[in-house]
Amino acid sequence: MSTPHNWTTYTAFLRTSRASESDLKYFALHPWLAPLLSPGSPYRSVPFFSRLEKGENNTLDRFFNRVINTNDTIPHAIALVPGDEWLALRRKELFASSTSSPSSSQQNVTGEEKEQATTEQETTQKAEYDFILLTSLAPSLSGFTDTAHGGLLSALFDEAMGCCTAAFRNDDDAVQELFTVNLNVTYRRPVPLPGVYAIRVRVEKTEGRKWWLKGELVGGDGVVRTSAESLWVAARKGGL
Ligand SMILES: CCCCCCCC/C=C\CCCCCCCC(=O)SCCNC(=O)CCNC(=O)[C@H](O)C(C)(C)COP(=O)(O)OP(=O)(O)OC[C@H]1O[C@@H](n2cnc3c(N)ncnc32)[C@H](O)[C@@H]1OP(=O)(O)O
Repeated sequence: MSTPHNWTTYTAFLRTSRASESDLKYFALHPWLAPLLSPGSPYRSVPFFSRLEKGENNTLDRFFNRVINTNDTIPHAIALVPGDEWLALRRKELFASSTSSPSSSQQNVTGEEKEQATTEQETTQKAEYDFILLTSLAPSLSGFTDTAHGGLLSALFDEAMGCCTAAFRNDDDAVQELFTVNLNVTYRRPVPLPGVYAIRVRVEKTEGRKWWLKGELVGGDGVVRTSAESLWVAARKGGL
């Protein structure tokens, strides 16, 4: 077991963490990732939270931080997240008409605020996705020969989408924890192993406690090999 990561909230973790040099070096070897990793990218590289060791007595994320955190399963994974300003704009878009707004100050965006947001948008780096997972997939993740197991791909979408929703929750817990209630995965093309892939996800809309997300998995050839749609529901206030 590696040393447990010292984190308080997910938002604070995103703000203060940086992906490891070895992971960054590894992904930088793949030229198709350069636009995402270069200094001009709208994304910051952070560790993939689910991979972090949470401690011997904390069973959060064991599947991701132990079982598939090995050289012959997932040797490298990092997350790319948009900057704080972009996330703030996305919050306004997503929660303007929703009762699930992360904070009361983000409800009922006025015309004036919308105008201001548009101006901000022009000066803020546009991020097409709310969360991107870069991952290497090694040979022991196979179902069919040299091909990623479909269940593993579902798990990757689920986890990436979970991290994506977590970034929109505020530290004050105004939105309760979110759970996947439906995940619909479309396997369009095989995903060859070993390989390096990007899983890019986005919140499409929210309505009350319900959040809809979409995602795609692509490799260096840009072909969308797998896509997914999901519905997440925030726990009722006061717990499940
Ligand atoms: C210690 C600190 C930790 C901090 C962590 C920091 C950050 C972490 C960052 C990153 C990690 C995240 C990574 C996680 C990734 C993994 C996620 C998973 O795999 S989750 C496991 C699988 N999912 C479950 O086990 C849910 C099981 N389901 C439930 O427990 C319940 O369904 C629950 C609590 C989610 C909702 O139950 P209700 O009773 O509160 O709500 P109702 O009334 O049933 O539904 C609410 C609305 O949703 C619709 N709905 C519910 N299920 C639906 C479905 N399947 N299809 C369509 N609509 C559905 C309903 O029709 C209703 O809609 P109407 O309000 O009437 O409009």
